[in-house]
Amino acid sequence: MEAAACGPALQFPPHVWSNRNGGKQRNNLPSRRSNLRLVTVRDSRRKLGFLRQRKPPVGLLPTCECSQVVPALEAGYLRASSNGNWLLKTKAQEVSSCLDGRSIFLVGMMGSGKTTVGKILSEALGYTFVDSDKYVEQAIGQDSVTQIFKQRGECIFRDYESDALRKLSFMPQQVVATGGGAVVRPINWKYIRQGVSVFLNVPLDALARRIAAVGTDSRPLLHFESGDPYTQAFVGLFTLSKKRAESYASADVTVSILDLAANLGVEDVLDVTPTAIAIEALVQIEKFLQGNVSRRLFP
Ligand SMILES: Nc1ncnc2c1ncn2[C@@H]1O[C@H](COP(=O)(O)OP(=O)(O)OP(=O)(O)O)[C@@H](O)[C@H]1O
Ligand SMILES: O=C(O)C1=C[C@@H](O)[C@@H](O)[C@H](O)C1
Repeated sequence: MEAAACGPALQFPPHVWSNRNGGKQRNNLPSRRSNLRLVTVRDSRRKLGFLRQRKPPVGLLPTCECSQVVPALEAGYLRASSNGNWLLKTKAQEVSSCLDGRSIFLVGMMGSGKTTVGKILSEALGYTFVDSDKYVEQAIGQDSVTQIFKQRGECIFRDYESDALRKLSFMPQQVVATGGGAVVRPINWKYIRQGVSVFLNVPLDALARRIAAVGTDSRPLLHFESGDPYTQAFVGLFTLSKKRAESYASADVTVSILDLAANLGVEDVLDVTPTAIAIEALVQIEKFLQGNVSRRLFP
């Protein structure tokens, strides 16, 4: 059954999304043409359909109240709203009932924003935020992942990481930022699948730029002897992503920051704000859950 049929796409004002490009023109109400570019769900039905409330097919949504935002959308209220946090909170309230206590596991390459977006999501949902890297640091009793890699080796780190995910998988109402490489061990998916998994898909060039800006010292798998920080980061990320692409793609939900930027008319993907990404994640989680009501883990 198509989940998209039962929930509206949430529409956002441009200044909610953009870090740098939210200039004068974007702070006005968007033109009709630019409105269409802002829609977050990319399918052929989105053009005008998102403004209309659709009735869910009978039996598809026994528990979720997923259409409460629609009257506000129809009134044009959301388009005029300048408050990204308000949108986030509103969407989080809706998605809460669909989530029914299930945790969210964010997966993605290092630097993709799992921690940043995870904190925002957890606050909006009233969930606890857990950074799995920090969890491992505490479990091992060392200050940083870099130190653990140096002194104990990657294999020990991965063992602790699996143990962390196993323990976290028993706990409801958490947003977990997993380590970038957590997806590689199949056993970890058993744990991650106890909640809803969300892949933050950020283009490698953007990741490399972001990581190069702070240096690769804190990223043991990207720290090489030669090359400028951007090249080190890009080459390392490229190699890792080839091995991981398939695993990331098996997440329940993918948030493509490239698509999001394109839909919003934001030129540089790095200018899409964490709040915008969090809202988009909620929209996609809601769609996923609407199609998977039988997979309830916390009845
Ligand atoms: N949408 C965003 N806009 C601006 N800066 C961002 C955004 N997302 C992340 N950042 C910045 O990028 C850096 C990396 O982000 P973050 O730590 O959230 O990534 P991560 O996926 O948790 O990385 P890791 O797996 O290595 O822990 C941080 O400095 C953060 O402030
Ligand atoms: O992508 C990876 O393999 C890693 C990402 C970080 O979150 C840390 O878990 C560690 O640096 C390894």
